Amino acid sequence: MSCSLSNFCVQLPKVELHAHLNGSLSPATMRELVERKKATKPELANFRIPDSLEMESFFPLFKFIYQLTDDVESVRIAARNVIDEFARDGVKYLELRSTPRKNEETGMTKRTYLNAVLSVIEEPRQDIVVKFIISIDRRNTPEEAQEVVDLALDFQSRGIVAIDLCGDVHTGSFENLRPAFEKAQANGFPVTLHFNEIRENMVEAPALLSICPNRLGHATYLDDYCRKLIYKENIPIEICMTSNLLCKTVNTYEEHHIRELLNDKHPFILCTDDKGVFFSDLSNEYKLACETFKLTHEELFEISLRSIDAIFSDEKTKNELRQHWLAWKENSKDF
Ligand SMILES: CNc1ncnc2c1ncn2[C@@H]1O[C@H](COP(=O)(O)O)[C@@H](O)[C@H]1O
Ligand SMILES: [Zn+2]
Repeated sequence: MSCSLSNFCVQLPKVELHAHLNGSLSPATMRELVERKKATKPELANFRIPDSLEMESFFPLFKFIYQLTDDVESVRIAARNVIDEFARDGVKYLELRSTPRKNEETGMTKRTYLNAVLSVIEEPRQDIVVKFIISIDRRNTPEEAQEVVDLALDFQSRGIVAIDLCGDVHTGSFENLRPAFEKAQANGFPVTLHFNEIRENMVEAPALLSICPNRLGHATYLDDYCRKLIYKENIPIEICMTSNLLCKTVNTYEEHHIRELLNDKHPFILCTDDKGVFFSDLSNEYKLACETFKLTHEELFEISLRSIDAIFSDEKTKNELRQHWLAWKENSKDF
């Protein structure tokens, strides 16, 4: 049963809407990038992703990972491998997200970083449609956040579909970054926000909701106020079960807040967050949801099909994806 379920979850066409580029590097990609750096940074070869994480130990991991992607060619390799891996896992539409970063030693600028990722996204592919979400980090100053939005405007025609708020949940304040998000919205960009990933974030929830985000990441802790508003506005929630369990923001899969969303029929999208750091690809997230909540193949298909409603692309793209999904189901013997 479990083997055929794994296979079904890979074959099932899926959209991935919450994947951080640098958190998505597979062990093979990390090895490839370590190899490129071995002359200048041999110590990187000793780096391992730990089995056990906490929110406190999660964000510092990127100090190491960022040394692997500190030049534009490494960024290109990382992006290409991550896209290929999602495609092999049955992802047909991917919104990859990343925070533009500079490095003085290699001469990489935020602009050349972004250009590197977008140039890979633009490479022709038959099996997957790829778009890009540009991330503002909670640690950014208001000026840095504005710079991200200005970059988004400069590169808008090259597949940037939205702006994200991410980064260390214990730092920064949304109020500082609000003007940048408002400028992005004034220029037509939809917004997705990491939201109430830890309990301490709940104090700023009304501020985040006040800008009318188009999607929310995690939304782990919801008080009555938040739940009512999110349900009323029908804001889809990006759900990352493995990420939440490994970062210990939920205790068990059975207690995961997706249960309430399933009961209340509120739209959600199964996503990976950081498939490299958490060793879980999207088909595994579908398998986990299926096993935890005793879902049928039909229900898994419906979850995947309904996720298309939440993508940041036009109706034509949505309809093409829906046709593909329905044609796949017609030909599948697994229902
Ligand atoms: C586990 N939950 C999470 N919560 C908040 N932010 C997260 C995250 N997982 C990843 N990131 C954000 O994504 C960056 C890495 O990808 P990019 O360099 O942008 O491609 C991390 O540095 C962090 O800011
Ligand atoms: Zn995330």
